[in-house]
Amino acid sequence: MGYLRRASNTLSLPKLRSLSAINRVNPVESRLSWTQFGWNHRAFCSHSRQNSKDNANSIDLSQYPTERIRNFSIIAHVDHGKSTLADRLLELTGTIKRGLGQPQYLDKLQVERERGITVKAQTATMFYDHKFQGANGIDVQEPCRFLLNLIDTPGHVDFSYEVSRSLAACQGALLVVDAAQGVQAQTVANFYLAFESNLTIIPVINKIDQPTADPDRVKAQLKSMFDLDPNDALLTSAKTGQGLEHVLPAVIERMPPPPGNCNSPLRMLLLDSYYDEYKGVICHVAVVDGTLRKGDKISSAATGQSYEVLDVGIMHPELKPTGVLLTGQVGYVVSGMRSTKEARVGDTLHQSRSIVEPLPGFKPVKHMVFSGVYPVDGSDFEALNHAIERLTCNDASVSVTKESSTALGLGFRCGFLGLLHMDVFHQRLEQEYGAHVISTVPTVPYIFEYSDGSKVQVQNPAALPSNSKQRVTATWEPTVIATIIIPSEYVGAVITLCSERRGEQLEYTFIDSQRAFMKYRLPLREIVVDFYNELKSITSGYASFDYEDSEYQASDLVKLDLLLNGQPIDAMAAIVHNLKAQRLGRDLVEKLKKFIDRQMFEITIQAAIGSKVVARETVSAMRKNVLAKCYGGDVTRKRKLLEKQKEGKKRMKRVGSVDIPQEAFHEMLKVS
Ligand SMILES: Nc1nc2c(ncn2[C@@H]2O[C@H](COP(=O)(O)OP(=O)(O)OP(=O)(O)O)[C@@H](O)[C@H]2O)c(=O)[nH]1
Repeated sequence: MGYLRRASNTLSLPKLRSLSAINRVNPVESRLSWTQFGWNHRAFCSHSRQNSKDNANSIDLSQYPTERIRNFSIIAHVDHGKSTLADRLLELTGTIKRGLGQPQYLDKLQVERERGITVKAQTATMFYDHKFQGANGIDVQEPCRFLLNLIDTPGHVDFSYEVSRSLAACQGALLVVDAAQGVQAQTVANFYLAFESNLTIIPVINKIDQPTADPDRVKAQLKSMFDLDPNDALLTSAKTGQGLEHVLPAVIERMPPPPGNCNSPLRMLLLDSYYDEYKGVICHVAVVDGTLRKGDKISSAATGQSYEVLDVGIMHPELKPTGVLLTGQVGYVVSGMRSTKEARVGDTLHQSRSIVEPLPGFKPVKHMVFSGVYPVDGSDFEALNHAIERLTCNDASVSVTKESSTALGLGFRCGFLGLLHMDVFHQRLEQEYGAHVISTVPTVPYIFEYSDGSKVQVQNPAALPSNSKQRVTATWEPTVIATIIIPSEYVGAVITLCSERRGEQLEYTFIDSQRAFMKYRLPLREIVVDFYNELKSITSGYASFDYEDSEYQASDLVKLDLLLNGQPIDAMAAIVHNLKAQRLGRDLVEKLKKFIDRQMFEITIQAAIGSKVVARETVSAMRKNVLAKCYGGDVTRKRKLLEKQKEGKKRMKRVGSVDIPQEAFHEMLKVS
């Protein structure tokens, strides 16, 4: 791609100096020096001078021992400017060549660009010539070229699993905070993810160009909430470029190089994988110990399977073969893996002939939301199967099992990390694979205990027998710990919302004179549908919200069925709290009525808990004959109308003798 520039095109030093002349280097940056990293800079720099010219076609990674590598992530609340900052750093180092106003380079997916969010973490390798400075601001040595691996991460709560995976490959993180909005809920969540991973955290107060920017207030928040030294904060505008010249020097001087032993046998952590039409499975890896070379035989610690390394290189930012990856480096590997199922994220890859201690890996993915995914047209099942297989190759965090429904035919039950993740998955199925799907009401994984002492996790309400209430002895539902940050004037409204949603307040403090910080335990089900939208609307858009999963709590749950002329619509069944069942039943029945066309016979729509009907509506009968509209016996017109009617019918789903339009399934998702 045109963005790709050679490694030698790093920003020239004169330009860097002139930038820093405009905005003098932050004094804290020079406080830490290279000596803290304990490496022999003189020997290292003469080595660097000899070899520092990466020629146009190949990059010699042997010039970058761990001391000259920094692996860092950019973490932040949604929209605080991570991707914009990442792009500016890529431009600053000559890794990409682009003007302002273009789509973000690292947000590559169509869904990311349309929604303006990052859903997939992206890694890019940059090269940067750095001059260490003495306390008086004078350069103390020749520039040294560093290899920097930058990982841009998603901000939305649903993708925090991506963030925690990315952090495993890093030693430091830039914690970006919007200078006007200050610390928000995901700033808190991401800070703790980085803190618990023992990363060096550099606060970056971004968007200082905004008229409402108040960096001093943000500094005070960083101090009071995270005990971060206000003097350590960098002030930037990723939009105008102001302050950006301080970012990479701070990364190099304050963050430690990757640990690891280049003389130990190879161990690398599998960070991510995706499927490429031409190359097959491409794995992103971080080499923790040893060296990986093209032609090596490697094995997976998880499966024991062996592969030959066909290609190896770095993301610069496109794939750039280097033939080798050394200790501390992050890059890609193409081996003979046929499916991404073989590439288990968190797995340790090692030389086939050596025995190594596997790396800790990652926590298993926890699916928060489940929903059925069915083809709009039943005959497209195989095509949908293929599309889902392909997409899950690039998004291994979705779980998929086959299921069938009387209303919708053959389909899949998919587990997602959250509602946005589910939405993004559907959008990608449609955009990238042309699949048209109907999804069923999202549900969370409940636990039901039966009188014989057996416990089952219920991911599909339809799978629960309707008359099972007698046999159920106890039920549990998953909960989350939610963090909410709001301007103080909205505290009352938020407390009301959370108690309506069966929340229990755990913490209520103030970040500063204007902002309140609240923690609630909430049933996961209560936040799955529409909680965030409602929270935004009662706080005029000012609330920020994040959650982490917590334990199960005992609950009084029942299965709510929707019936058409006495026949249950399995795809619309829901598990709900007993106290809310009646109201929800009424809402669902009213909503469904709007979608059912009057037919030649009367249709009853009911909501029922077991055999007890809790809501009922009727669609009265009418005579409808499409052909009656045709006068004059025009045969072609008649035929055309019949064809049109047949096409329409194909898209309807039949329960008993009643047709339900597919939009009904979509719309029912919006009722909580
Ligand atoms: N005024 C101003 N706007 C900025 C600055 N940096 C980013 N933006 C804008 O803020 C919006 C969000 O920026 P992104 O870089 O997409 O934010 P993000 O944190 O990557 O967002 P997610 O990936 O969704 O978490 C975009 O419209 C940017 O143009 C800045 O320094 N100043």
